[in-house]
Amino acid sequence: MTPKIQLSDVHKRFGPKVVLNGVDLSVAPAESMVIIGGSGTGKSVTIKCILGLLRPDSGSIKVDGVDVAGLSGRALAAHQARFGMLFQGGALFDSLPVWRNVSFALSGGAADRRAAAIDNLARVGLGADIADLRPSELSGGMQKRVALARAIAVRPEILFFDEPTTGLDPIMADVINDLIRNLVTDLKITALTITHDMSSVRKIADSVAMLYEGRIIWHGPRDGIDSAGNPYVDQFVHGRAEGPIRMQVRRL
Ligand SMILES: Nc1ncnc2c1ncn2[C@@H]1O[C@H](COP(=O)(O)OP(=O)(O)OP(=O)(O)O)[C@@H](O)[C@H]1O
Repeated sequence: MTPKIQLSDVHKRFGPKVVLNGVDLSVAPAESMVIIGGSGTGKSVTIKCILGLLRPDSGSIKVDGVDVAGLSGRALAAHQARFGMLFQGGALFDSLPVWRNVSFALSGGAADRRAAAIDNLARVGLGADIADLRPSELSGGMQKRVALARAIAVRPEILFFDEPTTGLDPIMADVINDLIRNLVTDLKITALTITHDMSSVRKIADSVAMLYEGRIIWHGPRDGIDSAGNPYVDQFVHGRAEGPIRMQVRRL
């Protein structure tokens, strides 16, 4: 089966700083993969390269077997339209009511777009009663659901989740993790999630890849993370200060 997303030996540097140093990654259609790794290891850069927002220095990135590097203009816009994104902060427009946020990328008349918004709100467990509220009138967890409704409204083939549970209490985080898992399964979307939150990994992932020093140093099924036999994965999964991963901490 052709992978939905395939990165082969991807390199990317900014000036002297090498961020990606030979990333290999393969995501199957309808698979939910979670990329873990410390701050600044290049998780966002990887996703921006897949989206075609950043161009790798070398290596190839293919989506459905088509090289992203060769795309420009309309073809690149069509490529980017296949993705839905859930950003860390939700990135809702507070000047617009909820329903306009959810239907932002949809075409058609206002009545149809409002109906589509309400349908997508229902998929994330929200009622039509909040459709006319402003995002600032909602709790953080509800805002996250609205952002999720917006991300799925365009029925993307691939969804990116960037730290989907940041800023949520553990119970709301669990609700969002469940929602993501169910949406991805029901809508058969390929999902790529970046997170530091191990409870998200355990809920959302089919498979996990760990990025460290510009490379994927471990890749395996979700249930393999506890017995990865890799000291880097072990340290990250258990959140230990001691281990092969060294944090740069400036002492005062
Ligand atoms: N446009 C850019 N220009 C220069 N450096 C950049 C640019 N984008 C990213 N970087 C650098 O690349 C490195 C990786 O950044 P990236 O945002 O991918 O990290 P991350 O793994 O997503 O981190 P976090 O978990 O903290 O969000 C960082 O050192 C960052 O400063």
